[in-house]
Amino acid sequence: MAKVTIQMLQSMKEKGEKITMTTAYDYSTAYFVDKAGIEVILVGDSLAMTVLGLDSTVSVTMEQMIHHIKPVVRGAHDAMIVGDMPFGSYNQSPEQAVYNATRLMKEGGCDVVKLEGGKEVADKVKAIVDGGIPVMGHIGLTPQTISKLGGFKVQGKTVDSAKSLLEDALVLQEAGAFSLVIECVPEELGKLITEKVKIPTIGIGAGKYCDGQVLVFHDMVGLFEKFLPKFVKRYANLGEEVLKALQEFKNEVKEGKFPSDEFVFKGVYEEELKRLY
Ligand SMILES: Nc1nc(=O)c2c([nH]1)NC[C@@H]1CN(c3ccc(C(=O)N[C@@H](CCC(=O)O)C(=O)O)cc3)CN21
Ligand SMILES: CC(C)C(=O)C(=O)O
Ligand SMILES: [Mg+2]
Repeated sequence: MAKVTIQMLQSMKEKGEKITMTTAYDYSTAYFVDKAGIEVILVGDSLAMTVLGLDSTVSVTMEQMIHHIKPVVRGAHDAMIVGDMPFGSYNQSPEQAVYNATRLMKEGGCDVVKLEGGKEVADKVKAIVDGGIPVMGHIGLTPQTISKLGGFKVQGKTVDSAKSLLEDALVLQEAGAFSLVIECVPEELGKLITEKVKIPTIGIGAGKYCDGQVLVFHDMVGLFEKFLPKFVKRYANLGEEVLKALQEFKNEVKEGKFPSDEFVFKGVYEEELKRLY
């Protein structure tokens, strides 16, 4: 695979080839996600939950995002790297949005940025794109505004809210977004938005008709147990595997089985050493 570009993702939509994206927050995870041929890696602000143990993404800072984007860039060869803009880094003004998107790209090294919201962020999206940085939109359940939404709930369940989300998608496309994440909406709405916009949609809990799918790495491999959204499929149970390995290590050390001979360096001077006692 060659380096994934926004043009490649656009042509995948046009050909009906599905796009895949997962999160990664460190070098070794990015290495494996890239090796698997996943096209897009999101350094998500979900690192609040998966890496930092917080209950929401709201307090994540620019410094924390840059800190995690850097090793992901080192671990990935071909995948497109998306830097998630943290809450408060783009809401104030188009100038603030351009400033912080530029920091994620220059200091972190990501290829593109993502930010949450619809019509209310269109001016920020346009400013960042005009500044030379591609933007992925993110609509539906927008975890950074959880206080307004009243919880991690499915969005667009009424006709009015569905209509408003479709308008958001069209406005973001018009503002220059190259792709859209659609989170936690009924499948029919994921389908409608995907058909109405020309840019690729990447769904999480938005059904099978989106142009691509994204999952949080820790969720899909079973390394996160605090909550399990309905849309998460566990493709591995690494949590169980890791727990087994740790318990075995502990037991073997306690029983004196580890380290056995094969894991030990032996000197040739045993007899001489004995004389030192
Ligand atoms: N580990 C992890 N996975 C994620 O998918 C994720 C994060 N963290 N952090 C940021 C946001 C928060 N997300 C969430 C969190 C919980 C639900 C959830 O439990 N939703 C209910 C919907 C209830 C309803 O409205 O019917 C569910 O049952 O799926 C959804 C998305 C998605 N993002
Ligand atoms: C859930 C995805 C889309 C995200 O924004 C994140 O992981 O931060
Ligand atoms: Mg996010």
